[in-house]
Amino acid sequence: MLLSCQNAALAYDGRVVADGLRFTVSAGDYLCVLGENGSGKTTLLHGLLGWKTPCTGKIIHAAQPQNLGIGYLPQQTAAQKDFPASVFEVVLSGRIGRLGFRPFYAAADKVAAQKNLKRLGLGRFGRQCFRELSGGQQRRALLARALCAAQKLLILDEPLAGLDPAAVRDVYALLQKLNADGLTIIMVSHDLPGALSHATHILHLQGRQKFFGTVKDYKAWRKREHA
Ligand SMILES: Nc1ncnc2c1ncn2[C@@H]1O[C@H](COP(=O)(O)OP(=O)(O)OP(=O)(O)O)[C@@H](O)[C@H]1O
Repeated sequence: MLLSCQNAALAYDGRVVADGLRFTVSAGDYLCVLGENGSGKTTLLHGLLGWKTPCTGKIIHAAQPQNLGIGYLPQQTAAQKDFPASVFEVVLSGRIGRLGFRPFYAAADKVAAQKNLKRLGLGRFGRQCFRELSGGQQRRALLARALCAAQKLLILDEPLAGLDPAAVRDVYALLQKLNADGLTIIMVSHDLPGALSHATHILHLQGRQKFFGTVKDYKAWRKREHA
């Protein structure tokens, strides 16, 4: 078990926005979180990252969240778009959590940043200023940054937003490979067909947990729901 929600609810100022959360994520899982706008997906991710404490129930982590080796790609915000640093520096900053008491990045950190830049098809953009990239290129650079941080768990909030179809295919292929190599993935997505063909588990939210289980069981549940 990497993390587990035990009848947890998350709220803002006493207003519950995600309720009845009961699910477990194990090492090697690929969980897609589905649900319409405002259904509590991003709030849940903040709970899983240990940034938001449940108002009832518990979210249990296998270790302190900061020691779990989590790479996180947030939903895009306007502030991220104007980051005044090179693409390489942005990606390299994903290694900050591994510096410990070291004051500088080591050669291994730089090699990892370059490798992840290449993985996302941005090998030749390293020296360019991050804010000069297109929206889709920025998204890929931030995914490369999250990969630099991810040792055990990758948490992605709508990683496909703003990507062209070829980039979407590439990201799915990359996630599939990383997952096959043992990385656990939790990903918020609005791409139902993509989730059904790539994930191992689905969590469906609608202000509360509507479904959690395997993709096969989710398909059967949807059939019943829409019958
Ligand atoms: N910081 C906040 N303070 C107060 N309410 C918030 C805050 N963040 C989100 N909410 C509210 O919580 C609810 C769930 O929001 P959340 O961002 O988790 O939804 P989501 O499923 O990720 O939506 P989307 O698909 O649009 O990104 C919404 O009603 C939203 O208005």
